[in-house]
Amino acid sequence: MDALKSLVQPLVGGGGGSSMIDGMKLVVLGGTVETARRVASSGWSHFINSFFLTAHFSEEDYPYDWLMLWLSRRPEWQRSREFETTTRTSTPGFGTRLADNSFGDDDDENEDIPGKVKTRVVFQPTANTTHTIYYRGHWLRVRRGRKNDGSGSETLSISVVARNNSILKQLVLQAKKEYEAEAVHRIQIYFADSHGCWRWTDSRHKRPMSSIVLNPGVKEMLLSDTKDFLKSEKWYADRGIPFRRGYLLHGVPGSGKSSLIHAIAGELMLDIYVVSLSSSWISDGTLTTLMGRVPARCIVLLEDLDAAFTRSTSRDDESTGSPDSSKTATVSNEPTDFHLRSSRRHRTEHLSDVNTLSLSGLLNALDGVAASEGRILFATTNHLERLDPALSRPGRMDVNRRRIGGYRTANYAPFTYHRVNIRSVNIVFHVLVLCRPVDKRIFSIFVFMFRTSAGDGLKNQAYLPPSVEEEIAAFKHSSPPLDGNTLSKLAKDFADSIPDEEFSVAALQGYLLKNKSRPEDAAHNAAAWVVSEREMRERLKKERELKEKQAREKRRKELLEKAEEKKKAEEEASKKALEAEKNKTEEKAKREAEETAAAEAELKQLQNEAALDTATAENKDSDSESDVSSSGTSTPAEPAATWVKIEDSSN
Ligand SMILES: Nc1ncnc2c1ncn2[C@@H]1O[C@H](COP(=O)(O)OP(=O)(O)OP(=O)(O)O)[C@@H](O)[C@H]1O
Repeated sequence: MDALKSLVQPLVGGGGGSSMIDGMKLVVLGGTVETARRVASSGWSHFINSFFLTAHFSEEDYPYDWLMLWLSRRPEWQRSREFETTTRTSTPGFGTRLADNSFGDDDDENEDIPGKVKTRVVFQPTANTTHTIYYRGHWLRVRRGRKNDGSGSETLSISVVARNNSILKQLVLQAKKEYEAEAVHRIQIYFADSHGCWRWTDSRHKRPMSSIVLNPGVKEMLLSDTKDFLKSEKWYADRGIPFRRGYLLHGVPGSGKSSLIHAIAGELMLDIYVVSLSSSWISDGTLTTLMGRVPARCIVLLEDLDAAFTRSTSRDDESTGSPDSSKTATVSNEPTDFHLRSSRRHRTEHLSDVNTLSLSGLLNALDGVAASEGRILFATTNHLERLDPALSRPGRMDVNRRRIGGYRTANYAPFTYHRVNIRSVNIVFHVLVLCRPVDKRIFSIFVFMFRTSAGDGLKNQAYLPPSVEEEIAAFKHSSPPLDGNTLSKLAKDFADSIPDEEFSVAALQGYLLKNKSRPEDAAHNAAAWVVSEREMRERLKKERELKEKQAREKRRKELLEKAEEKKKAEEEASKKALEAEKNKTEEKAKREAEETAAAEAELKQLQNEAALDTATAENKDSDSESDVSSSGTSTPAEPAATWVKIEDSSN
């Protein structure tokens, strides 16, 4: 300090410098403190960087969803002092379920109104704030942020002081387990978008397999086949066979194709990835991209497979398919409450020309190099007859059909089982044909509709949400409980009244739903319903036929009118052509006459001139002769007489 004093003294001079020295002291002290703070801070950062492990999770990836659900259950997360609110649950796993920290107006009397949507609010800590959460003896620093790459998508960063990353692994695994436990009763449904990406669309309760009414053995066969496939990855790998399996479901609208896939997905705990081949934007490239992006274990559902084959007829000379002029989608008026295909309701009835999917493109997308392995492919079609010619084209595929099970009895319609081998690209489709129900299936449909709980009457191995059942039972207009005998008697009456193979399951369900509080009426009025349905069908058929007839008549008239107009136009044209020809001939004749007249006139003139020349020459000769004979005497009247003479001869 003395040294500093001696240094400053000469500059400030005298005793007045003491306050200056104090100021300088303060500056030096402040600088030292600030430097120390910065050193400490950078040291701390260095310490953090060298000891903290940080994991980043992007919104686009599954672990983000797992961790967000896990975090939503942590009290520290819920106690955040800076938060934002949302009523939306955008992450797939949440589905219709909200996070645990959601709240709503539980005293709201209107909340009990059936069908009223209950809106609940969720608190979420704001982005860019750091939260400390205690987990298994470690303090985790959790931070929500956004990517700077312009996409604006969210990221989650979790840092922890640890020697290795095992604690983070444990955390992710636990979050995954909790998430899966949450999702175990649900299946996730993804739809393809026009950019070749899969978009999460919905999360549905699993559908019990027992709720699907098919001929005996079909469900069991399909289920055991798919289970067996999922277990046989090594078997496929050892033989070098692509680990893929495909099923083609065919049946009239409302025969249960989508419902069966939904139930199978629930049984196998697989998510469903849906792409409709009749979408206007679908092309070879988009489908290949989509197929390359499905996860290893899932169900891929190709809707309207026939669209690709039918389309290929007109687009791809190489491929075949039965030509079909009516490219309109089939519209069913039957109930569609369990449908997987929410987007399909918006499907265009007329296929757009923008769709450029070809058969070869489809085959390559399904089994090309880029196609993913391990997926179960389901394709549906309402028009197997449109596929067959394309599939059975020599050199492309072999279609082997065989009936399985020998269910062809008086009461059971058969179901067929086709194997479709595509030699060139090694695709195998197992084709299941879902028929309209007969006798026992009709019985089961009734029992399933009016039984009192999910377990009654039928074995139910899949999860059925109890709350829904209880809610249904509690409803005023649901049916009163029936004892087993009454139920089976009513079901038998119902089955006896319904003719085999005439109505789809969806149609029967629709009828039963209308009578869901009156099982007796449903059973006893079934015969009358069949008659009214037939009458309605007959009436619709007649109306359709009349419409078609009118359309044909209209078309015939249009064609006749067109032909008439064409004929008239042709007549008009030929008349005009004739007139033009006549005019042309007349003009030509006139022109020729004029030319002839002109030529004659010219000739006359030339003759006159020649005559004049001759006369002039003769006069000259006679003049010279008279000059010689009469020595200069002449008669002036003679030349004039000569002129008159010439004129006369010309006339
Ligand atoms: N075999 C079945 N078992 C149980 N329910 C069925 C069956 N068939 C149809 N349904 C019911 O009928 C409705 C329509 O069924 P679904 O959508 O599965 O038919 P689909 O064959 O896929 O029809 P589309 O060809 O129009 O897609 C659903 O509500 C479903 O519950």
